[in-house]
Amino acid sequence: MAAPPVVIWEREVQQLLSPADLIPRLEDALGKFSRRDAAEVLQPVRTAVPLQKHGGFMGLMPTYMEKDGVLSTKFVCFYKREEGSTLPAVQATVVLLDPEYGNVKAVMDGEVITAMRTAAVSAISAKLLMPPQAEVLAILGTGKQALSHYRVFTEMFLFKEVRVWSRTKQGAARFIRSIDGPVQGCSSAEEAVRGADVIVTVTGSTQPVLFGQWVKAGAHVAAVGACRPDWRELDDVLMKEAVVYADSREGAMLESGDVILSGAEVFAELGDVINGTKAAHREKTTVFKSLGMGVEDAVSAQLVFDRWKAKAGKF
Ligand SMILES: NC(=O)C1=CN([C@@H]2O[C@H](COP(=O)(O)OP(=O)(O)OC[C@H]3O[C@@H](n4cnc5c(N)ncnc54)[C@H](O)[C@@H]3O)[C@@H](O)[C@H]2O)C=CC1
Ligand SMILES: O=C([O-])C1=[NH+]CCC1
Repeated sequence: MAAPPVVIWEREVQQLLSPADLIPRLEDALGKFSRRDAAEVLQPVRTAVPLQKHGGFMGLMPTYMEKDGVLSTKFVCFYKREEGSTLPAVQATVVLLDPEYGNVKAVMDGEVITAMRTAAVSAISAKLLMPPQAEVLAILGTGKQALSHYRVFTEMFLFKEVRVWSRTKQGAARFIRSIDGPVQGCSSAEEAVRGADVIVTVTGSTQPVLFGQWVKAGAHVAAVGACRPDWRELDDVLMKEAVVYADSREGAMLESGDVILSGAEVFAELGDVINGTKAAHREKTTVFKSLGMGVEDAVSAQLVFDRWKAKAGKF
């Protein structure tokens, strides 16, 4: 009989995971995913169960990496929250299983993993696609993902200026209080993004908050919110002018309102660029449409579990 699963919760996950260790593993995972070799990664598009009464969805994100011996699934509930709501927009749990026997090895908090792996994947997109000598970063939204993106982007790149915009003054003030480094609060999204080299959209909006006419030619946009087929963060002008990259082509065609409703073509997956099979068009305006993938959670959870075992002196 298998041992009962270990439970690794938020503070411990935070201590065991760092963007610097995660980024090479995520690059490797994105590359493997885009090779579509079933022995490397089996990852169906997320199943989203509507939670009609509560204005949300439960996403199920199973992944199997046969060669690496990693089997996991994330349960992520995400909601469209009204302004002023104090309830969390995203809650997640990752379950790690033994692929040979099917027993659960670990149950871990998925919020730190979701925040850190999403920001790390956006940073990988910026590393590959942002213009050379990028100086100005703009972040639209001031929630959990905005904080993790600020931390990872300022750790990984040297921007001369970081700007942030929130739809509420309180949101911007809270964000500025929560971070260590310099940031300039802006009173409109347009003010934040005009002239920016890199733009991160991390809002819960279902309507465009970023418009192509504001975006500098050659800028890179990491679009993280709007993960339902009828939700938008970017307008049609931007989607049609930019070269569009995604984490998963199938995911983008089924889940991204920005892709589906604009009719924009997905040029490549990030993994194709990592594998060298598709070009990184740094000289053009680029959009990375992030939806989040189970394989990102799988390698993050495996890293947490390996570190937890090493710390506990197990095996
Ligand atoms: N691509 C991915 O892998 C992931 C995407 N997400 C998505 O990222 C987005 C942000 O997530 P969190 O930071 O966890 O949420 P959060 O609730 O902590 O922050 C959301 C931010 O968006 C702002 N916002 C909400 N509605 C808005 C509107 N109509 N216009 C402008 N701003 C608005 C809020 O004021 C807040 O600053 C959500 O859409 C979430 O579903 C979350 C996790 C992973
Ligand atoms: O990948 C993920 O965890 C999510 N994507 C959109 C909401 C949560």
